[in-house]
Amino acid sequence: MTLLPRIVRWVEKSASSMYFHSRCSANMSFNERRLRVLVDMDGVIADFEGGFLKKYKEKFPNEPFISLEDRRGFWVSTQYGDLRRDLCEKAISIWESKNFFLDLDPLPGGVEAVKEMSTMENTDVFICTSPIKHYSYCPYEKFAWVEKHLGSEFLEQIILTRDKTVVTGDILVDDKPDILGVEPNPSWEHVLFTACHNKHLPPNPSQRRLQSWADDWRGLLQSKRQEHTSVCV
Ligand SMILES: Cc1cn([C@H]2C[C@H](O)[C@@H](COP(=O)(O)O)O2)c(=O)[nH]c1=O
Ligand SMILES: [Mg+2]
Repeated sequence: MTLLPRIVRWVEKSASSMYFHSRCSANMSFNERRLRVLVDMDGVIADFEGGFLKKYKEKFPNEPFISLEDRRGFWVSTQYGDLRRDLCEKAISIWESKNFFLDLDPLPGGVEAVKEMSTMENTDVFICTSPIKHYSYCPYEKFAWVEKHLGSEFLEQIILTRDKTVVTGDILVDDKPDILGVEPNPSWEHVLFTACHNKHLPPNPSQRRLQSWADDWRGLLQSKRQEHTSVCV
């Protein structure tokens, strides 16, 4: 390497190191590290299960159904398929239909919580959601839902991904018990959001839960923030 690029790199490194130390020593609590919260959509802020059951009963009034009380396991399609083989396809036809995702009702307190956390100091909130592979309506409707319920400014905050493990964040609030993908060690802590399909799972001491948006989500964010703070004091 010639001398000039090496000097430039040295100056850049020194400058960023001085900036880091000045922030640290000027404010010993070092609360400036921003907290990045990823909030899932279906089953966390949008009522996928309720919306599914309503439309399924309307479309197939003479077929058996599974009440929300009896839901077990993340995949609706699997439980319907276990009930009777052809019901798997019938279930899938519901969320592949136009307006399914757009018509979902917000889950109680979810929209308010997301709006409030987005106003918190040093906090970035993203809606992190997986679209279905049948893409005719779902991706569009997820954006439209966010605009309708959270406002157009939240369109900047949407992450659509089939693999949440590659997304960087501090916390992921999600109702899916096992979130797997190509990254074996995701950066986020998965906080399990209680839903009809996961509430019967045995308590897992290594996984925190939010029972609902009436639960202490502010305390959860605060405890995560303190994990950061302790790194630099
Ligand atoms: C229950 C269930 C869901 N899906 C689809 C519907 C959504 O697009 C995703 C779940 O997204 P999230 O970001 O993890 O909330 O999965 C499905 O294809 N089959 C099902 O049974
Ligand atoms: Mg979900």
